[in-house]
Amino acid sequence: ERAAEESAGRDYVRTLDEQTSRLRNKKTIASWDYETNLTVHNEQKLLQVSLEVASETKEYWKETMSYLWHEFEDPDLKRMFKKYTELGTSALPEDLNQRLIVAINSMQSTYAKATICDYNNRTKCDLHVEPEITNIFATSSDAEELKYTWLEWHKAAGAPSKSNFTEYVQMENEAAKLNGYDTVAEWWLSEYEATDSEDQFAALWAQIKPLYEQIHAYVRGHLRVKYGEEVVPKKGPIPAHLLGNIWAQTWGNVEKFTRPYPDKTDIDVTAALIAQNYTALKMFKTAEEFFTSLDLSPMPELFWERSILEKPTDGREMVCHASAWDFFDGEDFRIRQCTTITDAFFKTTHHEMGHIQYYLQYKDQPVIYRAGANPGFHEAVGDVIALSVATPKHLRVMGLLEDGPEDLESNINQLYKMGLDKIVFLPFGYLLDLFRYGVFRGTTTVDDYNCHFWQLRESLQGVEPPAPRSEADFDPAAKYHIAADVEYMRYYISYIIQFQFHRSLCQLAGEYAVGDSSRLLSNCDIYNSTAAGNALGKMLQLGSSKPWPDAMEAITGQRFMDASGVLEYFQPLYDWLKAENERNGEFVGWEPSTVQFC
Ligand SMILES: C=C(C[SeH])C(=O)N1CCC[C@H]1C(=O)O
Ligand SMILES: [Zn+2]
Repeated sequence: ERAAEESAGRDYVRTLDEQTSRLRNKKTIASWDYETNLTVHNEQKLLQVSLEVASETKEYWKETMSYLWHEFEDPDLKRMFKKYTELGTSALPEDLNQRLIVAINSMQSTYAKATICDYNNRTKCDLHVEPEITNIFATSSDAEELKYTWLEWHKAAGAPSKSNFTEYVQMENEAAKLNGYDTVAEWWLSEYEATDSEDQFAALWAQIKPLYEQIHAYVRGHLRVKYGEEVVPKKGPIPAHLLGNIWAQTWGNVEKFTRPYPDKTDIDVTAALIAQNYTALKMFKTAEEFFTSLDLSPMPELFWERSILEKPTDGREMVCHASAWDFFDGEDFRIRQCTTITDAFFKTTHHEMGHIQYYLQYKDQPVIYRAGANPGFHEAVGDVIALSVATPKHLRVMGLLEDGPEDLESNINQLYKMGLDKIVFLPFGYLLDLFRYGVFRGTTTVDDYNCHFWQLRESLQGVEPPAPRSEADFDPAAKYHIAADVEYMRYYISYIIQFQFHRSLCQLAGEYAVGDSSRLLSNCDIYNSTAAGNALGKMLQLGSSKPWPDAMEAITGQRFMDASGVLEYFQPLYDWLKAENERNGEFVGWEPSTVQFC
């Protein structure tokens, strides 16, 4: 009897997989059409398709629930059934699901359409976050211009979404309960398939914090020199508008005036890309060639036909935030990116193509397994490749950097530049969902959203707002992922595990060996290593068919996430920063902010 039920279950799940592929494809097309052209028509179409797909999905779910899958012998069939019993937001009654979809679409639209007036020309009021505001934060050293731009963006993109965010929290929490979770926080954490994920995340931060405090102290010291003690106090948090990024999440744009050894060769990839007439297409083709050098898959023809690699100039409003899309039909994979020719976008191009590579590698898995081993894995793939691309050795191979010394000073400069991207990001990557966990769990109420957000920014990141904030502001929604309902802990995890992956792939490529100072982890380039590529490809092919420790073990031999990769990679920089901060008498850490935000 049980065997018969199990074989019936196997046949059923095959049919369910075909239906799920069809439904997800339909939904993804409607989402793509809306996000790449934010018209009322496309929004209504997305709402209609979303509700149709939700109701069909619920019908299948009822049938799925009728199977006694807990008794099945086949662990793989059980895993598929377990995933299929998670109905998601389709569990909501149609009217509540409609309210949820409308709230999210409204926040997305507010964010994408938000514009501000130019500081130097108040009649020019068509500045979006991409590319105009991003460029201002990359190039301006005018503290007043940066402060104005920061305040205007947060007013235009954040505050208007406060009520929609509250509606979203209520609806999403209702869906969580219907899926058997206390709140959305536990639902999001379930993606990491462990009973102690929050403790694991906290333990990783404890490992990283000393390294972060050193780079924070060093950067604050240099910003104090540049902007003066009044603007950048010796022991306080760093004002968020001076760090080269509208969210202060990475600080690469302050590298040029804070680097340890200013007279050393400048690794300014942006200038080289422009000088060599790189186009968006050429950046993507260059990234593709790295993947194929590893014996991984090229981009399909359809990818080049259907992707949007530059901001359209037909005046349409669209979501510019870079993203990679799986249309769940095994053929259609796209990137949407408003590329500009910068070092940052060269990295993002590899990041997005890493998602597509993952889609390609697991496209023959059942649809239910077409996901990352955990969300952090999906964000790490492209970044692992970019770690090799960013080495002076590889930049020289590409002709983007002229020859120069391989001495300690150059290595410290290179590690510092990478640290402003990777070390700096970690507290931000961690705190964004610490904030949202608090909101979903009700420990942060609608009356203290902004206060709690800035308390986390101050305590974890050592950053403060450029001016007083109140609950009339809603600064979290000025960040894309909050407005778009995209979980964020995935990036924090990615920025840690990508160094574990990098270390193992470098060993496979013969580019690194423990303790061999002639082959530093930070100088490893896995380019052309089919040994590394095959190991990576095998892990990617698993998708989410196995618990992530199995996927982690497939590459690293370890079954746990730890920051040892990050710490080993940046050890020389950590030693240098500690000595430098002591030499300069810099205060390490920060005292509470004197800016009013609660
Ligand atoms: C590039 C993407 C699309 Se998945 C992104 O959102 N990232 C990549 C780095 C962190 C995060 C961000 O921009 O906040
Ligand atoms: Zn990503």
